[in-house]
Amino acid sequence: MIPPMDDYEQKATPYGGRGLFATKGLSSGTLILTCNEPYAWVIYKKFRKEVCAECFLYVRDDVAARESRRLAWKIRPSSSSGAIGEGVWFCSDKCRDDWGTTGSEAATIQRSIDRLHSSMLGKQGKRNQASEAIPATYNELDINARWKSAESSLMKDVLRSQALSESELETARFLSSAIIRCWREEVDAHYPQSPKSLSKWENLLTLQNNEAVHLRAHPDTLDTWIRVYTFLRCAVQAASSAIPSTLANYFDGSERIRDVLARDPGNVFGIWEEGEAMLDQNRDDESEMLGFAMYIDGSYFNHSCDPNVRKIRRGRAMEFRTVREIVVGEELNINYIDTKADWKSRRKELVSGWYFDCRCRRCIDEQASDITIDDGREELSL
Ligand SMILES: C[S@@+](CC[C@H](N)C(=O)[O-])C[C@H]1O[C@@H](n2cnc3c(N)ncnc32)[C@H](O)[C@@H]1O
Repeated sequence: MIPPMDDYEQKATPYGGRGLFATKGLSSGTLILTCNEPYAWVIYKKFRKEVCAECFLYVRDDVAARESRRLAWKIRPSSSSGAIGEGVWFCSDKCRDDWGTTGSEAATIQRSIDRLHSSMLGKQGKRNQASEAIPATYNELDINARWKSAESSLMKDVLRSQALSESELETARFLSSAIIRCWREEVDAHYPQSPKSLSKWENLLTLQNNEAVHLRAHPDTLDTWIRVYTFLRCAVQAASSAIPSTLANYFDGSERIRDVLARDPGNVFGIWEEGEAMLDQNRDDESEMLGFAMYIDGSYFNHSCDPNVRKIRRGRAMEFRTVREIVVGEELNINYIDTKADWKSRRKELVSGWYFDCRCRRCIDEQASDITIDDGREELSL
């Protein structure tokens, strides 16, 4: 395992919170960080049969599977894991065995989510009017009160409300993976075992909290978050006889869920298809997004429209490699978006999707030269 912070250090930037800076000169292609596994993740439902639940291998990225024209993985959990028929597939017996019983709580909750969702669809309920009361403006006290009252939501209210959308269901699955992981750390002092992962719940809490900035921009998201939480809480209650009671208790309060949601916007990575073509910078748009994941140690890289670090998914792991020579003291940046577009389009995408105005060198330079050209035109027309 590569110890993090060997080649770089975390420091405050003048423009965007903390960033990572090289502590020595680095040659192009240096592997500076490997996040062995995400803290929380979700593979989209439509890809469950095509992406191995343990190593995230996408069937279409596998040469042997491609040659044999295989379109889905066939291996299911073993009967001893108690998770037969729970919506998980594996690329190999080894992955199935590695997944073992640690995945069974996740699979049980996943099945309960699917069942509760089917019941809601069956009832064709109308959205609960009371839960639609959205604060017109951002008000922290109001928001706290809404989360508190959601903690006493009842199954009958959830069943009467409108079924969740596919993206809301994916958020529920993502949240359940984070809460299960947090529970596992607290009940098992040896978890996570090195070298599987370094990050813990306390590390997740150090990530930038984007709740206020997100809800100010999109106040209606609060309604969605609370609906997802009440739904997930009821799905876990419905599965309580099949999971440890200590785990079920983790979903009763809203605080941990809120902690994860506050860090979701701005700190998650897409789980993209990983073929050779995807190794080219800026090829994300041609790749299939199979789900999304939170890699805590990888979330301190700031964005640049001229990045010097590339992220590459290797199965469940995410690697970060320099793409050119880097001098000591230089900031290490990845790209959050496709950087081929002009600065105005990039700015629009970063402001609307990531809630920040990009202060990278390229944006500053391109913006300045556009303004200079505009000034010149004005002078000519006078
Ligand atoms: C994934 S976090 C990166 C780490 C973050 N700076 C921190 O202190 O936790 C993304 C956030 O960093 C800031 N950021 C990243 N790149 C930026 C850039 N090019 N210009 C301005 N702010 C940036 C924004 O606040 C953004 O929401």
